[in-house]
Amino acid sequence: MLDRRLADASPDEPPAVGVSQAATDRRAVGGTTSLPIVMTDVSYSAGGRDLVRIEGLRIEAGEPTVILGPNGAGKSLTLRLMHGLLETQSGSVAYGGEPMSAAIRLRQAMVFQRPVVLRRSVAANVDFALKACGVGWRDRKRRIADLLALGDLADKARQRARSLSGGEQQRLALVRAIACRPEVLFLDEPTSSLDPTSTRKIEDLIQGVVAVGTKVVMVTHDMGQARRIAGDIVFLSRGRVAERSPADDFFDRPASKVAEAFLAGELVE
Ligand SMILES: Nc1ncnc2c1ncn2[C@@H]1O[C@H](COP(=O)(O)OP(=O)(O)OP(=O)(O)O)[C@@H](O)[C@H]1O
Repeated sequence: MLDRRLADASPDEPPAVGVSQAATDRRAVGGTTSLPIVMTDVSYSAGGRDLVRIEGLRIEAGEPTVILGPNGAGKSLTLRLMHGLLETQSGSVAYGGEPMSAAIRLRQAMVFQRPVVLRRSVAANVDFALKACGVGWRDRKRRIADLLALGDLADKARQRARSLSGGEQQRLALVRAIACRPEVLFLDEPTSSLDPTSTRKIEDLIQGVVAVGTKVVMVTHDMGQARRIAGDIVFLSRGRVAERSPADDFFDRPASKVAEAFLAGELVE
């Protein structure tokens, strides 16, 4: 049911806007694709510190990629570099073999740890996204209803978005981000401050997005969540990729000492 509603709610016709104002319009961008995303010799430093240094990292279509690692390992920076929110200081990020462009940007969306909602009603938040991506007024009403139902927010359509609970705001941010089915959805700790029930609702939404073919790249500290969602794991330590493995391998027999220690609950950097 969720899959069908997602497919209905994420048309292949007009475009959408995500929380980062990224949008998707499959017609407008023609054959352009965001995938694979390939980071080559990417580095980022600030305050005289070398924060991220990624020699090579390839993100393919398919099951979600989850980025794990201790606090300060560079997970959020890496996600932002991958999404093009941060410019690399050296090296390159390619999307389907091409550099970042307006067309590529239209195919990606991102949801942040702290939900970003506009100072207007819940329905108007979704409407804003749909309008910005060119959905005609005839379709918007139906699409808003579909998306709010997906986010379990149908009864809150007229409520001010900023009066929603944290979990509800995050669901609103997520349905807005997927309004027009981005090819790639970046999620930066989307459930970090949510209780198990809200976390479950967000995970159901994520699974629905995955089921309709969106590539999810997610940062989380929740190991249970990583096990439930990940197809593969990128484990970062001190701004470097310490390990890249299928999720089952990573959790059952991590290849690196640092990941093994991390999974054992030891303090690692
Ligand atoms: N603009 C900046 N200037 C200086 N240092 C920065 C800047 N942005 C990030 N950092 C530092 O870079 C490191 C990596 O930050 P990042 O947010 O990517 O870590 P993270 O792995 O996501 O951590 P956490 O799990 O705690 O969220 C941290 O030590 C952080 O303080």
